[in-house]
Amino acid sequence: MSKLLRKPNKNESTQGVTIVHDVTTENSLLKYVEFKIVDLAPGATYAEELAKKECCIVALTGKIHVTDKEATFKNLGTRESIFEKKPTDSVYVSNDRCFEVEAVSQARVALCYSPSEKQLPTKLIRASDNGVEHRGKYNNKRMVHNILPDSDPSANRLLVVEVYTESGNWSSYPPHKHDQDHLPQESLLEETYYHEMDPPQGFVFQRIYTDDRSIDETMTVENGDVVIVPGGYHPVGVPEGYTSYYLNVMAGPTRIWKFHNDPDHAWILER
Ligand SMILES: O=C[C@H](O)[C@@H](O)[C@H](O)CC(=O)O
Repeated sequence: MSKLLRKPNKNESTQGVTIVHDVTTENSLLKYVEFKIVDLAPGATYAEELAKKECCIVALTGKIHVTDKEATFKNLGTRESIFEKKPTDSVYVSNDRCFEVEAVSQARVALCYSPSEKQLPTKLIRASDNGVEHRGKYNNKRMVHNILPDSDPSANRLLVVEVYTESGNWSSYPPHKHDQDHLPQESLLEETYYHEMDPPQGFVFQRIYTDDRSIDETMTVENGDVVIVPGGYHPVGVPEGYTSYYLNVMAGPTRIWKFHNDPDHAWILER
């Protein structure tokens, strides 16, 4: 199996707290992005000290309380299923702070991390703060919820978006990459994808490839999988009948999303 594909690996760390994914700079090719998926039973709590990292806590499903021991945000989360297709609540917590998540109901939480040195204020990112974008046409249509876009100065390095791609459509397409620290032409952003499918037995194909094909992996990605994108183009194709969801975390030396389309396929945008 590709080193870029991670299947769910459930590990009950404490009573009612199950770590489903734990992508770190130690166990992956990434330097700027770390990522966790945590399932919490009602009443269970998950806490962390952040040191020199910032974290965006995304209430994927269920209701949670979040505190950084100074501010407390109660009853966050807007959906029981990701496929209700509405934005959700998130909280940004900066470096040298701690946080605690308490589940009000059964909850799944995404923890999105990147290195951070300059402490910024903790920020509640309400569902209503998410910019909603409808991108593309023909069979390249997708809906994007911008949770922490580069236009929002609340974070030092983190970029967080979630993307819905309907049956028979492609997203992260035409293929683009952001793996060169070469602004203004292109920014270097590592990326993770956390995928879900509706109905859940579905799959998508995701190809990760570079111009020189030193990386060229096409993966069958299933519900709950994580794909790691250290670099290269990263298109996603969704089979007929299924809806794809993915949560993207991006981070790199500069917090700008400046991508470069694969010239072989950029003509798609001219139709
Ligand atoms: O680089 C960003 C990721 O590939 C996705 O967020 C992608 O941009 C979503 C899309 O517009 O298809």
